[in-house]
Amino acid sequence: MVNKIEHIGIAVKNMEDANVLFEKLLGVPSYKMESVESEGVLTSFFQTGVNKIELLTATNPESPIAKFLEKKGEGIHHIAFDVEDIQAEITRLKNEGFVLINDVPKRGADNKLVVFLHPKNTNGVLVELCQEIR
Ligand SMILES: CC[C@H](C(=O)O)C(=O)SCCNC(=O)CCNC(=O)[C@H](O)C(C)(C)COP(=O)(O)OP(=O)(O)OC[C@H]1O[C@@H](n2cnc3c(N)ncnc32)[C@H](O)[C@@H]1OP(=O)(O)O
Ligand SMILES: [Co+2]
Repeated sequence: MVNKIEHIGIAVKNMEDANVLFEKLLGVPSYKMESVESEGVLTSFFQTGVNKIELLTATNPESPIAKFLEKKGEGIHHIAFDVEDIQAEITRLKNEGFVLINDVPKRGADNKLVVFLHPKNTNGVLVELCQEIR
């Protein structure tokens, strides 16, 4: 079962400018910046109440974020959901016919294991599942 929204991922061109803008917008500073080499991204996290925003910028031209920015420009990139047991969710969603981009969980940012579902089977929304690494 999928729990709460873990974060909303937003692709940005310039992380420094985006951090300043989101701190003004949300009234709180970024609580963490973290590079995820395997994804070719630099992330910056904001939390207001239970809501988390993940700003993402590309750290190499092969990054999915670089391609997204090139093709679609800045904007909402993905919705991430929190799950208790990512392996169980992989099995359940596969049985439901969803297409997983990676069906082996990989290490994401903010101490999570993550998988992604292809937007072609989720009404055009890139969905990420996140399990806290305990
Ligand atoms: C893990 C670290 C961090 C975390 O939270 O811990 C992150 O969230 S990292 C986030 C960056 N990583 C990823 O996004 C990994 C999963 N994404 C992918 O594997 C690709 O981006 C993929 C497969 C979604 C698209 O890659 P592709 O090379 O196929 O790009 P195209 O431009 O050819 O897209 C094909 C098709 O998909 C549509 N598309 C692409 N990106 C998105 C998106 N973010 N949301 C919705 N739709 C998307 C694109 O428009 C194309 O559709 P079409 O109708 O064919 O034009
Ligand atoms: Co994410």
